[in-house]
Amino acid sequence: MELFEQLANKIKGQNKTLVFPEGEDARIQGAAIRLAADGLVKPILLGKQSLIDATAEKHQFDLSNITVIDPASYPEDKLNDMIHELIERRHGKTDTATAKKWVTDVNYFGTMLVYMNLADGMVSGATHPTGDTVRPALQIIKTAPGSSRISGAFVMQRDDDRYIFADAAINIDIDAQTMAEIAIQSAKTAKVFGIDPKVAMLSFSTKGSAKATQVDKVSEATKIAKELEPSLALDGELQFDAAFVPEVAKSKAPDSEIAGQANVFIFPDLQSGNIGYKIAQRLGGFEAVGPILQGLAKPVSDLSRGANEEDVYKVAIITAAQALEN
Ligand SMILES: CC(C)(COP(=O)(O)OP(=O)(O)OC[C@H]1O[C@@H](n2cnc3c(N)ncnc32)[C@H](O)[C@@H]1OP(=O)(O)O)[C@@H](O)C(=O)NCCC(=O)NCCS
Ligand SMILES: CC(=O)OP(=O)(O)O
Repeated sequence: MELFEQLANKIKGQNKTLVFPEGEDARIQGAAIRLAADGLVKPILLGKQSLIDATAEKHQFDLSNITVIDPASYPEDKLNDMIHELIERRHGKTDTATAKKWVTDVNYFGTMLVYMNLADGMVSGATHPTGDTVRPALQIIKTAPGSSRISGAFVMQRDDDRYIFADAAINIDIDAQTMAEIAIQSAKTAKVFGIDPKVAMLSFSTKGSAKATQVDKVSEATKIAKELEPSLALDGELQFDAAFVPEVAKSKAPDSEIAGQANVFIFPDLQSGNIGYKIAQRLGGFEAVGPILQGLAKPVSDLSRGANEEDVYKVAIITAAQALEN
């Protein structure tokens, strides 16, 4: 059975509620209507009512079965509760004036609905850049027990090929400890998507072929990850060809357990991770699903602004499946 069919079967009828802060966008409305009609998710669209209506009219969408909340006309008592909860959660880091301003932003408003258990998850980022989409979740929802960092993975799919790329979305410059944690989080994500993880810690060097502090970081991250999770099939530092191509692996890393067969690729920084996934997507013809945020206490998903309606639909299915695990 196809991956998304499996996930869809899992969430069908579970009535997980997802909030979509970009409810004025046609891609979001189209996906929300399909998710509701397929019985997969109960969507909540946020936005200015008149703009939501204008989009629906233009695309002849019927939103009669979809909950719409215009934060500007949210009942005053509920808004005051939200502001109060937000200030409490921030433990002195956010004053009343800032909290009042934040809740006028759809991403903060949506994140608060999730934090207050009024929604099970959130999908945003079709029109907002990643920082604006995920910052409220980092500040309010925070990490799950056992995770010290949140990171972003992509499932890269083409025909029967399926790989995980991480971190391609969140942590700009990582140290060895963070890279090791991302590797372990990504191996868990791989299992959710039916991938038996073989993790490559990527570099421009294979097993000491180049000398540089950047290479030392990846080799140190490999050591830490092996100590943290000795049973995980993981190796580094490896160049992508050594990690992926069996013939190259034989000459560059003959003793490696995973070289030539890796399916989870951990990048040494966000420049390489984000560039790498977009090259595979745009030149290699892979479908890029994500970024899937790893390590958050409750599911919040970011979209690429290049996402289409189908991408929104699929990311929502993943988010609802994550909500089932909570
Ligand atoms: C994610 C990002 C926005 C966070 O940046 P920021 O808002 O400047 O982060 P700050 O350091 O001010 O931290 C804000 C809060 O988030 C938390 N935080 C930041 N990064 C975190 C992470 N990776 N994991 C967990 N918490 C994190 C901080 O601890 C802080 O919490 P606090 O306010 O309770 O103290 C930033 O790292 C970023 O822009 N990343 C790149 C995103 C991007 O453009 N990706 C490419 C397209 S997908
Ligand atoms: C994940 C990502 O790169 O997002 P965007 O294309 O919106 O910057």
